Amino acid sequence: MQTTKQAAADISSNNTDTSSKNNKQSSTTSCCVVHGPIIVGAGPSGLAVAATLRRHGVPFTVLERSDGIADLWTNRTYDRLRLHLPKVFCELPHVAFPDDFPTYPTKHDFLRYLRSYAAGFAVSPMFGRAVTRARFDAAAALWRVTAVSDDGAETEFVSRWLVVASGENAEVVVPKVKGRERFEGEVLHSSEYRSGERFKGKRVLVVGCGNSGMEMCLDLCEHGAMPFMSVRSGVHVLPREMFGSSTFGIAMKLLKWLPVKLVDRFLLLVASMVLGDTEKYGLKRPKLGPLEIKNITGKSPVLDVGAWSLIKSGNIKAFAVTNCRLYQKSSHSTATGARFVDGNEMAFDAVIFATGYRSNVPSWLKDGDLFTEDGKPKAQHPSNWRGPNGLYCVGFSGRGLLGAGADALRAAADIAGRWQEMVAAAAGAKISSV
Ligand SMILES: Cc1cc2nc3c(=O)[nH]c(=O)nc-3n(C[C@H](O)[C@H](O)[C@H](O)COP(=O)(O)OP(=O)(O)OC[C@H]3O[C@@H](n4cnc5c(N)ncnc54)[C@H](O)[C@@H]3O)c2cc1C
Ligand SMILES: NC(=O)C1=CN([C@@H]2O[C@H](COP(=O)(O)OP(=O)(O)OC[C@H]3O[C@@H](n4cnc5c(N)ncnc54)[C@H](OP(=O)(O)O)[C@@H]3O)[C@@H](O)[C@H]2O)C=CC1
Ligand SMILES: O=C(O)C(=O)Cc1c[nH]c2ccccc12
Repeated sequence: MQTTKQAAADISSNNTDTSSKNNKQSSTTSCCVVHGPIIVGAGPSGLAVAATLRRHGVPFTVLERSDGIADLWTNRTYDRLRLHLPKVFCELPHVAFPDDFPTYPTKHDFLRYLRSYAAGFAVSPMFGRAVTRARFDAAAALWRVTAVSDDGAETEFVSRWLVVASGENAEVVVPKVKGRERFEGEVLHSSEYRSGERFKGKRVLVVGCGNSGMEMCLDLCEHGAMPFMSVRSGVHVLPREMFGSSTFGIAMKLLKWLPVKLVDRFLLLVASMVLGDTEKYGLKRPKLGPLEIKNITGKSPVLDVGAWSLIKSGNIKAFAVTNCRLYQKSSHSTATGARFVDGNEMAFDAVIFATGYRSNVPSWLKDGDLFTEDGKPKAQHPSNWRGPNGLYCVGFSGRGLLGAGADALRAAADIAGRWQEMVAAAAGAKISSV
């Protein structure tokens, strides 16, 4: 793996202009004009677009804030995590998963695949480069992208094209809860949870009932802890498999022939036959169906990997109240817990926020009109991958790895077309000047 310094040196030596003479920022900011697009993020989306550009013969520069590829999967996920869609729906473009991988690869399998994918396409991101600002310089028709390295040094990377691949899950969402500062029990976000081992015998409040909240409750139970799951607006729980096939695979096949509302009705019918009435156990179903709500809001249905039977048996207690104040009984007592808006009070040793993630794009992308204030694309899939002035986004269609791969193919093909035009124009200019 290249060090940041080596990668920076390679880029400097490959490129046309590494001077800082046009740099209008602080004198400590160096400037680097790069060939080909700048890609922000070395997760699955960034790697997929880089690999596809490599196949088109287009050079690129990948800027990644962490010290390795796929930071989410490497550093921000729990131990027992597996892909919850079958592997055929999670492959990146051009490379299938190995035959000996299970249908639902573990996160370690997936990381092995990603490392080999990056190596196979010679993708060497510049690590420890957090992008803090990107703006379009209309006079020069160039993107100016500022990245800060771990030692605080700023570099401005300049290119005609910018690919946003920083992910829908770049930052954690943690609600403000009263009393948190006084609560002496452990408080963490699901991205910091690894396993239930150290919660053995403890009463744990899990806030949120998405795939993370549900699977952490299962994991806590399996490690002898007592999880309590608070549910805000409800969720669709679906069995991961139906009739011996994956629910996702069946849904994809049906969607080729039937409208989404009808497919949703079918999924909900089978779910009620297999799981029973989830509302009876504190898990209200949203009004919109599971696929429709995913399409419209991005909210994922829970694909059950075992938590549901523990909710039914009462080992995981789900309840539909969320607003609470955490408490520390008094200075003489170590009892900790939560007091809910309905007046109920419960003792908890720890609180885990499984309250999801958000994009960080609005904090650094200053132009382009491609994203909303929430950091989501303004346009609906599949028209959301390209903005004006050479701006692209990959992995923001709310369609997981499959959607990221499709975006990557489109963005890379479009950039390759423009790159070739530019190369041909430059060659023409050279010939005419001879
Ligand atoms: C727990 C969990 C499980 C999931 N399981 C599945 C699944 O089974 N199947 C599926 O299809 N999808 C799944 N997803 C959805 C997930 O979004 C994709 O799997 C995938 O990680 C998306 O890839 P990405 O590259 O778009 O984003 P990410 O994986 O988040 O990668 C983005 C990269 O950009 C970097 N970055 C962010 N901001 C900056 C910045 N300002 N400057 C520089 N670098 C930056 C990050 O460090 C990161 O490495 C899961 C998500 C989570 C949270
Ligand atoms: N491969 C796999 O098995 C896994 C995949 N994933 C994927 O990762 C992504 C993120 O999942 P996840 O981490 O579960 O996050 P989600 O965004 O899917 O779920 C967040 C949960 O927290 C609740 N919540 C958010 N804010 C608050 C608040 N202020 N007060 C109370 N409740 C709140 C939400 O409720 P509400 O609905 O009311 O907003 C929701 O129940 C999803 O795409 C998911 O499918 C996650 C884990 C495992
Ligand atoms: O893990 C996720 O939430 C994903 O984005 C994968 C995914 C894409 N489309 C879906 C439809 C139903 C369930 C999961 C997904």
